Amino acid sequence: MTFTEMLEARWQGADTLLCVGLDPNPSRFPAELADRPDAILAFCREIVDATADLVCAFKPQIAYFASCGAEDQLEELITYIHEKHPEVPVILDAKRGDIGSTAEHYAREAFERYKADCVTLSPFMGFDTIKPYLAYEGKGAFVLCRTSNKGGDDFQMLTVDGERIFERIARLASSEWNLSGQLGLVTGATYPAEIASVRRLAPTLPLLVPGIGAQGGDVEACVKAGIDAKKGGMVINSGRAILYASQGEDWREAARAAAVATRDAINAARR
Ligand SMILES: O=C(O)c1cc(=O)[nH]c(=O)n1[C@@H]1O[C@H](COP(=O)(O)O)[C@@H](O)[C@H]1O
Repeated sequence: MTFTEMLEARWQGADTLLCVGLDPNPSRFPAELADRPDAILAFCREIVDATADLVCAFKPQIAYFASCGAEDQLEELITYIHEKHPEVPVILDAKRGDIGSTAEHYAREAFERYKADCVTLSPFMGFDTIKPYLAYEGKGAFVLCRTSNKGGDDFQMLTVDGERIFERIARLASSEWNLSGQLGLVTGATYPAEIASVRRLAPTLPLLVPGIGAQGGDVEACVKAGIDAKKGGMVINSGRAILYASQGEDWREAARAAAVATRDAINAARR
């Protein structure tokens, strides 16, 4: 199955648009994991098992692993997800962007080393930096469009030739850049009006929407703005609010309860 087909099956078959962001921060882990050399892998595996039936995707953020020298644990985690929960796609959040010859290696890293189903990319350097990822048939790529952070205003909201930069990105990603239907767009939950603009320009593209939970985005507003004609089309990410719902002995149950509540709030707005 392609990445897009996997998402479709989760949106409709499993009735969920929730993505759990795997951003493991050892300083926030429960005490029981403190002395384990494989704490990052152990923590993420437990979170994955506690939430897999509730999600349309998992999104590990590579920096949380690389900053601890734990790339091997990231590899093992993705292998584990594919083996234990093969129906749930993995989005490697790496936000890569570099000249084509280097991008070929980033693409190999994401799809061959880590075996991710999808990757996040920055479009700042232009289409020739996106193209190498499209050589991987069936894989997906989410292109940053209107990000959730305040500083996104610095460039993304500038008007050039009558349209804002994020609108240009949305238009290109849904037309001439989307050579084989592998692209999606990242639009932060903190800016629902811009999610609506992106949806108008890209009616059928999957949208990766981070910024609910810890960043305070409004679930109902972002779902209403971004839902597609089939009441799907969104991968709504929450990381910290689920991962660290409790640091006590009940951390697995608390993470699951937070994920259930988030999925249900999304579905209530989706109907
Ligand atoms: O590409 C992303 O995932 C991303 C884009 C964006 O605009 N804003 C954003 O927060 N993210 C990522 O989404 C996650 C948000 O995590 P929480 O704020 O803990 O839910 C982090 O891994 C960020 O790196």
